[in-house]
Amino acid sequence: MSRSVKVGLGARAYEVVIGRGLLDEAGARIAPFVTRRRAAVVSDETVWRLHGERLAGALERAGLAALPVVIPPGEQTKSWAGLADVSDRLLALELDRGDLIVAFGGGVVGDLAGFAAAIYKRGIDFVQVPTTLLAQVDSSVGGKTAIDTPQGKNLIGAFHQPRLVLADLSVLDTLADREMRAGYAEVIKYGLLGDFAFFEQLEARGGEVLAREPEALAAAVARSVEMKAEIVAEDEKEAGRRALLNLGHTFGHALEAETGYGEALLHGEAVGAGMALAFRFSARLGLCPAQDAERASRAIAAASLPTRLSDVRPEPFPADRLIAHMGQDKKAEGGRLTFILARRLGEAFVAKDVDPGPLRDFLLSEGASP
Ligand SMILES: NC(=O)c1ccc[n+]([C@@H]2O[C@H](COP(=O)([O-])OP(=O)(O)OC[C@H]3O[C@@H](n4cnc5c(N)ncnc54)[C@H](O)[C@@H]3O)[C@@H](O)[C@H]2O)c1
Ligand SMILES: O=C(O)C(=O)C[C@@H](O)[C@H](O)[C@H](O)COP(=O)(O)O
Ligand SMILES: [Zn+2]
Repeated sequence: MSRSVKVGLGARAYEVVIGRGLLDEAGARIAPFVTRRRAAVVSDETVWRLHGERLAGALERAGLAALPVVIPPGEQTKSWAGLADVSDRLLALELDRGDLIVAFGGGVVGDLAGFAAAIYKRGIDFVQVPTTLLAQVDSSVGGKTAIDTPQGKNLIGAFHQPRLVLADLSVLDTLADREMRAGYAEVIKYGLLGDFAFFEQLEARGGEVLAREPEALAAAVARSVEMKAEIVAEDEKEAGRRALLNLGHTFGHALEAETGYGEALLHGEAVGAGMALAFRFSARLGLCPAQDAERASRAIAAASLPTRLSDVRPEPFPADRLIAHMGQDKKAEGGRLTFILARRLGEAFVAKDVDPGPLRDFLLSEGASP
């Protein structure tokens, strides 16, 4: 059984289909979006080795040629060099606007292939086939595509919506536990930012989601996608409410930049720590009850995600370096910092013009070095 969530964007609306076994139906589901019967499948080596045959077979059964563009796994490929490599290989395939790109992998592949699709011949259609929990609940939906640069995370990119998202829950069977936990951070995010009842369900049944119990997993993915679809449909280009999806990311992206975008700290782990910090910062500013901040932290820690700077690494992060990274955040305006802060569990809000003084004091109180 599959469920479908619509991202209501008028002429660019699309469905996110969630269910087990969708990979085997991918050809029939994707074919209506390809006029020239060719699909370039951008994937990473791990995903392609584990699941490539299944996807390619399904595409071929529907009469589509599957042209693999396989890249090394890991955040490092979401870079200028990675973008050049993928673009060159798409050009070598002589892909044209009647063809399609399929982003088959986690958020790294989705963001990179999606950005390549946005700029290749000034824009070509693409479909997301997300294979990590994080990609299924978050990155495959909403059209944010980007690469990282030495200056910061996702600083070069474009909004480019997919034509379809196929989230096959069965591919998560092969995902490492650490990657499940990282993806789960973005799941808790939805509860924390806007749905207290969902947060309470995750407190009670989060372990079942992490253990991939089919019903709990399907329900958590579906609720996450519903929330993201609703927010994106209202504010596609982050003029306002969409920024709530950035809860934990101003802190999190700074930690990712400081740790060098890699295995040391996965994006979802950074978001886990970032959300705990955002709640404690809100409490310190008197905006949110301290017990809500503690409860948010407990729920994040229950998934063995970091909630403190010292959980990320033992040596202190220099406060001023973290604040400098935050200045590169896309929500910052004219050097003034914007944060997503909390009023309570299930209610986040956009706080513009956050004073760096109290922020620095807060980071020092959290163990950052002067
Ligand atoms: N565009 C957005 O809205 C958005 C939202 C959230 C995160 N992101 C981005 O997503 C990226 C993180 O994505 P991610 O956490 O999916 O990481 P990822 O794409 O690096 O995948 C994690 C690891 O899991 C492996 N993998 C993927 N699917 C697998 C499977 N089914 N079985 C076994 N191994 C599998 C990959 O090879 C990789 O080693 C970050 O760059 C982040 O900035 C983007
Ligand atoms: O879709 C969004 O909007 C999000 O903010 C989702 C985030 O989880 C994601 O990590 C996103 O890439 C961060 O956005 P950015 O604009 O800060 O790069
Ligand atoms: Zn994120």
